[in-house]
Order: sequence, then structure tokens, then C-alpha cells
Amino acid sequence: MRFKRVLVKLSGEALAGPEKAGLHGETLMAIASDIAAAANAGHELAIVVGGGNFFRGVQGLGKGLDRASADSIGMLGTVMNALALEHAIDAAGVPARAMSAVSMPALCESYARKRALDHMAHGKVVVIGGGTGNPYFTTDTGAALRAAELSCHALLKGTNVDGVYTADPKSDPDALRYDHLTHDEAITQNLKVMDTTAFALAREAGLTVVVFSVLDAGAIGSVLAGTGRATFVTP
Ligand SMILES: Nc1ncnc2c1ncn2[C@@H]1O[C@H](COP(=O)(O)OP(=O)(O)O)[C@@H](O)[C@H]1O
Ligand SMILES: O=c1ccn([C@@H]2O[C@H](COP(=O)(O)OP(=O)(O)O)[C@@H](O)[C@H]2O)c(=O)[nH]1
Repeated sequence: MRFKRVLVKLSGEALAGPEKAGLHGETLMAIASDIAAAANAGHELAIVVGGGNFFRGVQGLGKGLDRASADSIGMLGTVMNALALEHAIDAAGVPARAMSAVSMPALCESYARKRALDHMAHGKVVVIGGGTGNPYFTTDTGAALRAAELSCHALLKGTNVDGVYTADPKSDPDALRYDHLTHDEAITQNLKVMDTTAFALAREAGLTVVVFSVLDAGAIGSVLAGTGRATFVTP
């Protein structure tokens, strides 16, 4: 099986569905069912979830917060999403375990690499909140880090565009879509679909990054089956 063990990055906005902020129940359940189906098809899955549907650190700067404090609030938002996703995946019939990079033992397990590997080996989907656990980072970088340390075969970046373009397709109607490119090309052309730190980490780990839209129903399953629309970023 291609990509048996995968890390799926979900942006916070993906969970907000049409609401744009907070959590949208139907969207959450649809994504959870997609993840559960991939697990039932034999994939081992870890999910890193963003928090942009609740709070982004940069938003705090406009409110007079310092960056580290604002990022702490942002990380808490990602844990809220992880708890929601854990529940939704459980409800879709596959055991899930939320783990946070920032310890909050009353709410969920603290992230530990060996424990995450153990959960995956026992058929549980691991849902990681808290990003890297440090300010000044993003959940994209957290996703590349976890994908590398959990020896994942690919990092699937689920977002709201259907791949990587020559420029941001939301602001440039003439942007062209890539089917394939290298990490070096993504970095040197400053393609902002994922931050440079995340691409650099993925390059160092020799990790394939697959960028696809989670807005399409069943997107995770079809990307894993090799039939979905996606851009492949490879060494
Ligand atoms: N070259 C590019 N190719 C594709 N998407 C891009 C590119 N440059 C910028 N983007 C933007 O990146 C976003 C995807 O990143 P994501 O991490 O999901 O969102 P955000 O950065 O808002 O949290 C898309 O909404 C898209 O508009
Ligand atoms: O390792 C990390 C990951 C995230 N964040 C904070 O959490 C917010 C939400 O994460 P992100 O913007 O990556 O979420 P997404 O865009 O994927 O929804 C960020 O803006 C940061 O403030 C952080 O401080 N360190």
C-alpha cells in the first residue's frame, strides 16, 4: 500500500465549513468519516490540526498582545479542534486519541512520540493539538515535524485550494496549478501554500507533501487511493 502511515494536516478553517469561524458540526462529521474510512482501509493516521478558525497569533498583535502570549492563545485553539475531532472520529466508529504538545492532562494525553506510535500500531487515530508546543511556529511546521518523527510515508496537507499554484490562486486569477514540484522549487519560488520552515523540514526528512482540498467530499480517501486531485511535492 502506498502511503500506509500518513500524517494529515487539517487547517482550522477546514473545520469551520461554511461558517468560516468556530466549528461546523456537519463538516466536522464529514471529515471524521473520511478519516475513519481511511483507517478502516488499513492506513495508520496521525492528524495535526490548526486553529485558525478560533485564533491566530498574528491577530493578537493587533490587540496589543505580545507574540508569545498571542501564540499561546493560538495553540489553545488547536487543542479545542483536536478534542472536537477526537470525539467526531470516535463517533464515526474508529478509536481516536487526542494528544497535546502543551500538557493539559485533565483534557487529553500529552504528546509523546513513542506513545503516539503505539496508538497508531493499535489502530487508533492520533489527533495532535498544540502544534510544536512553541510560539513563533505554525501547525504546518508542527505537521512536518510530527510526520518526520513518526516516520510517516507522506504529509497530506488538507486545505481550501486544490493544490499548489504558481501564485496564490485566491488573489491571482492567472495562477497555474502544479501537478508536481520539488521542495526546492516551493521554497525558492516562495509559494505560500505552506510556510518555508515546514517545507524545509519536509525537504530535510525526504518527506512527500501532498496538497489537496478537504472541501471535496471523501478527499482524504481518494488522495490516499491515488485518484484524488492533488499536487505532489517531492525531493
Ligand atoms: N502558491 C500557492 N498555491 C496555493 N495556495 C496558495 C499559494 N500561495 C498562497 N496560497 C494560499 O494558501 C492557503 C492555504 O494555506 P492554509 O495553511 O490552509 O491556510 P492559512 O495559511 O490561511 O491558514 C490557501 O487559502 C491559498 O489561498
Ligand atoms: O507550533 C505552533 C503552532 C501554532 N501556534 C499558534 O497557533 C495558531 C493557529 O495555528 P495555525 O495558524 O497554524 O492554524 P491553521 O492556519 O492551520 O488553522 C498560530 O497562529 C499560532 O499563534 C504556535 O504558536 N505554535
